[in-house]
Order: sequence, then C-alpha cells, then structure tokens
Amino acid sequence: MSNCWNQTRAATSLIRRLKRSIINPAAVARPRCFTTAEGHRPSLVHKRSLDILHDPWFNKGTAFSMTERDRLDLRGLLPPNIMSPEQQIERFMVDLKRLEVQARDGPSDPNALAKWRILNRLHDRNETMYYKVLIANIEEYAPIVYTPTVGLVCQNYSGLFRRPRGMYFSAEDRGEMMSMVYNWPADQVDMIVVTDGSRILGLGDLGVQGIGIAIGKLDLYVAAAGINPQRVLPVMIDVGTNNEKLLKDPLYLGLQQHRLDGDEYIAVIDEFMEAVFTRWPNVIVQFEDFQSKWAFKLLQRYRNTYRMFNDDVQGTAGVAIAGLLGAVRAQGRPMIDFPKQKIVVAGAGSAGIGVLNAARKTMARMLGNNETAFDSAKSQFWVVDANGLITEERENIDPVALPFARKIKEAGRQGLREGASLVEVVEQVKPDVLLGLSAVGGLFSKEVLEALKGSTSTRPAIFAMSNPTKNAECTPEEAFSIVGDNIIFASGSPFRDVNLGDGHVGHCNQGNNMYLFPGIGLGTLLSGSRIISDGMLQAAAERCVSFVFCF
Ligand SMILES: NC(=O)c1ccc[n+]([C@@H]2O[C@H](COP(=O)([O-])OP(=O)(O)OC[C@H]3O[C@@H](n4cnc5c(N)ncnc54)[C@H](O)[C@@H]3O)[C@@H](O)[C@H]2O)c1
Ligand SMILES: O=C(O)C[C@H](O)C(=O)O
Ligand SMILES: [Mg+2]
Repeated sequence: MSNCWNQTRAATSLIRRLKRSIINPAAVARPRCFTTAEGHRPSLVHKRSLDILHDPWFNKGTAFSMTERDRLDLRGLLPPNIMSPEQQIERFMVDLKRLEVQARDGPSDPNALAKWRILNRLHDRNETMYYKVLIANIEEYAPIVYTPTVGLVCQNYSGLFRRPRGMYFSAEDRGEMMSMVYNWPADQVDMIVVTDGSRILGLGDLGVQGIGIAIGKLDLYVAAAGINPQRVLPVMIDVGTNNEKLLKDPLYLGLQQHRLDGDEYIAVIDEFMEAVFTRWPNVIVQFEDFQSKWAFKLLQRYRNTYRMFNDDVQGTAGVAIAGLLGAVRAQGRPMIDFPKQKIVVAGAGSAGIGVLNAARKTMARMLGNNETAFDSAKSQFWVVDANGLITEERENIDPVALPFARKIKEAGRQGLREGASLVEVVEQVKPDVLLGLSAVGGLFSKEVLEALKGSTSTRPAIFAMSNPTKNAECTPEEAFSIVGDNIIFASGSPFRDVNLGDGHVGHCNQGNNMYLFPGIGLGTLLSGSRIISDGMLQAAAERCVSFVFCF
C-alpha cells in the first residue's frame, strides 16, 4: 500500500552505510586487483583472462583500467577505450530506453519481456552493473524483474532459459542433497528464496519454471535491502508438476512426472532444509509460492527450528495490515478504530488466511489482548472462497479457515447462509474493506462493486491484491468508476493512477509483499535472531505502516 521506494531506499542506504562490512556488495569479496567504487577493501581473485570476463561476479567489461588489464591478463581482450562505470551504464541505457520510444512501461507494457531479456543478459555478464541499474531505476524496473513481468517469464521459462541461475534440487536427487549443496560456489549464503513452483502468483502450477519467482524476489533483496548479491541463492525444488500442458511439452525443463505428495514430498523438503542449514547454518530461507496445502504445514514444521518464513503467508499479512491501518487513517479515523472495521475477504488460501490471522491478532491487541478480545475480533471478518461464504456448516472445512467460519445463526440474522455469493455478502455486510486474494481476475464484478456502494464507510477500501495484472480482482478504473471517487484503492500488481477529471486523480496504491520481505530478511540477518517470530513480523508490519500513504 505504498509508493514509498524513496523512503525505503533512504532507510536501507543508512543501514547499508552502518553495516557496510556485512552487506555492501561493493565492499565485500572484491578481488585484490580491483579498485572498488570507494577505493578500499581489496580481495583476492584467482581467475585470469577470459575466465574473468565470463564471470558476472567479477566482470567489469570495458571499465577495467589499464593496470587491471595488465595484472589480470586482459590486455587485448577488450576494446581499447576505457569506460567509466557511468559511461557503461549510459551506453546500456540507450539500448534499454529504445524500447520505450514506442510504448511507455506500465502494467500492460508490450515491451516488458524484451526489457526483461536485456536486463537478464546484463545480469548474466556483469552483476555489479546490473544492480546499479536496478537500484537507480527501481520504480521503473521492479515491474520488469519482479511482478507482473516475472509471471510471464515463469510461464515461458523453458524457452527463455539460457544460463542457469540458482540451484535445482529434484525428486531424483534424494539422498544426494547434502553433497550437492557444496556445488554452489559461495562459501557464505545469507538469503535463499525457495519455491516448488506449485502456485506461482495466480498462474497455478508452473513446475520447474517457477524458479523465476525466486530470482525476482532475490533481486529485490539486493536492490532494496542491500544484501550482497554473491550471498543470495534462488532455489527450485522440483518434485514434478501437475500441469498437464507442461507434462506433455517435450521442451519443458523440469521432471516430467506428477508431483510427489505426502511423506515422500516432506522427505524431499526435509532433506533440502537439512542440507542448506548444514552448509550455511546462518542462512535465512524464504518459502515462496508453495500451494496453500503445503505452505502452512511446512511453516509449522520448520519455523521453530530453522531461520525461515513464508512470504505469502507472513509477508503478505504484514503488508496487508499496514494497508488496513493506513486505510483507517485515510478515512480520517484514529487507528484504534481498526477493530470496528468490517472486512470481507475473498480467498481463503495461504495469503487470505495469513492476512486474516494477522488482522485478528492486531485487532485483539487493540481490544485488550485477552481471550474475549481475540474472540470478538474474528466477528469482523466474512470470508468467501470458491464455494461462497464460509460458515460452520461447511463440509470438510480446511482447519486453517475454521476460526473464520461464521456461526450459522449469526449469518442467518444477516440474511446470509453457507455458500452465499460474494455479491450477497457485500450487500448484506456493507463492509468497510473488500480484500481480494483469490487469484480470480475480475472477481470484483460490476455487481460486487455496485453492492459496495452500500458500504457504511465514507471511504470504502478495495484491495485487489491478486497477481499478476490480469488476475487482479478489479482494475482501479472499474473501482473508481463504479464505487466512486472517494474509495481507497490498492492492487498487488502495479496499475497507473486514474484520471478522474477536473484535475482529480484516483490513486492506485500498491499492496505487495515486496514492501516487507526484504526488510524481514535484512532485519533477521542483522539481529542474528535464530528464528523469525510473530513478534518480529508484527514489528515489521508496524514499521511498514509508518511508510504508508493511502490516498
Ligand atoms: N499482493 C501480494 O502481496 C500477494 C501476496 C501473496 C499472494 N498474492 C496473490 O493472491 C492470490 C492467492 O494466493 P494464495 O496463495 O492464497 O492462493 P490459493 O490458491 O491458496 O488460494 C486462493 C483462494 O481463492 C479462493 N477462490 C477461488 N475462486 C474464488 C471465487 N470465485 N471467489 C472467492 N474466492 C475464490 C480459493 O477457494 C482459495 O481459497 C494469488 O493471485 C497471489 O498472486 C498476492
Ligand atoms: O510475488 C508477488 O508479487 C507477491 C506474492 O508473493 C504473490 O505470490 O503474488
Ligand atoms: Mg508469492
């Protein structure tokens, strides 16, 4: 819910300066013969000649000085004119900016994939320059290296794959992971983002191609939290895929078998966790885009033993809390009014339930933090999934959704029943907030938005948080035109602000866990905490609120 990259950058650059030796890529592991930007901290490089030019961690391309060229056996391997890093970037940006002549970037940027390719090639040959470009233009290129373009990249990954990035552990590697983990060249890894590709954004099971999401998340760890790019590791755990199209595609790069399940599945993830924490005991592992069925189970299984968290469950929750509190403020009410908000949530998966749990805890704290407070907080939520309103009458209810099932009598008094449709629920409840984490594009239809006009709030909030762009529950244009100019709007993927006429702007805030997960990782790294506790996540969410401007 924030357009606050500037503040985030200012904060992280401050931390970076304070903790330079830990997290500044320029200051760590630089080869002895290189001159760093600050001109200090030499470090050893054993490579010579073309091996250096082909190593993205050390390659400086045309920016190698004459002395460096002599020392590293590079003389004659590069054009003679030595470029400054600034000139190199200028030359690169000419190439990239050419794509913006015909089309400005944005949610439906037709050149997004072409831009991703150009940036990815730079990432492959010169990491330092890649991150300089990304950090300097983060607002512009986050939607390219991250959501929404990363979704398209994952969908097409088998075709786009050129050079490997990160590690792949597959079901075929059972029994081997403890030794495989030593194939990674870095002796220190601070951050791993791991996925099993089972629920990539709102795009479903993309199997091995889901590694793109781990790469995109780690790009933000480097660009927004200043983590050393040599100490990040994207990981794909390939236990197969249930995506029939991929299973039939001869060019698909992953295991062509159905997903492992049950104990077999857990055994693979257990082996992976043991292997990475044996080699890098201080690493932090972010679980990303695991289908809900496993997201909660794995979080409970590991969270008290390993330094890990689940971004979709816990990162999203923190950002949503920041947005929900920001909305209360934008309604002109004191934050303490948060427990009075009526919230309809569409989607009861890893993200929806994560948000509900955190919102309930936050409300309960505001109400006195006792059993009664905890109980009365849950009465503020109405949860609708693919089968409609969730009540205690629901058969085979998912245990994680059970605490939010409405009592059937209570629902009846409101004119609602088990399985009531989203329109009916919005009509009857008249919520202050309508929040979507359903992965269903267009779910907030004209009828649903019309119903929200009856909200008891002067400024109803609509959070269409599903990704990527086409999966958003509604667009800001639809929300402003149907519900009215006064709404508070946020989306998971970036949209442009809406021109409301007469010089008025309908602001589209962004509600994406990218505003939190880099801070969760950085905070854990710097604090040295052995686990990532609820208290830490709550503190992170509260910090995030202070950066939020909900228009
Ligand atoms: N903005 C963010 O930071 C952020 C963070 C995490 C997830 N997400 C997005 O949230 C979406 C859901 O993620 P998830 O992990 O919870 O997925 P999931 O598949 O586990 O859950 C989806 C939920 O939506 C429900 N649903 C399906 N059709 C529905 C309908 N017609 N009406 C109401 N509910 C319906 C399903 O029953 C299920 O409960 C994805 O698009 C993902 O990209 C966004
Ligand atoms: O990846 C994102 O953009 C947010 C979130 O983690 C998601 O799964 O949609
Ligand atoms: Mg995710």
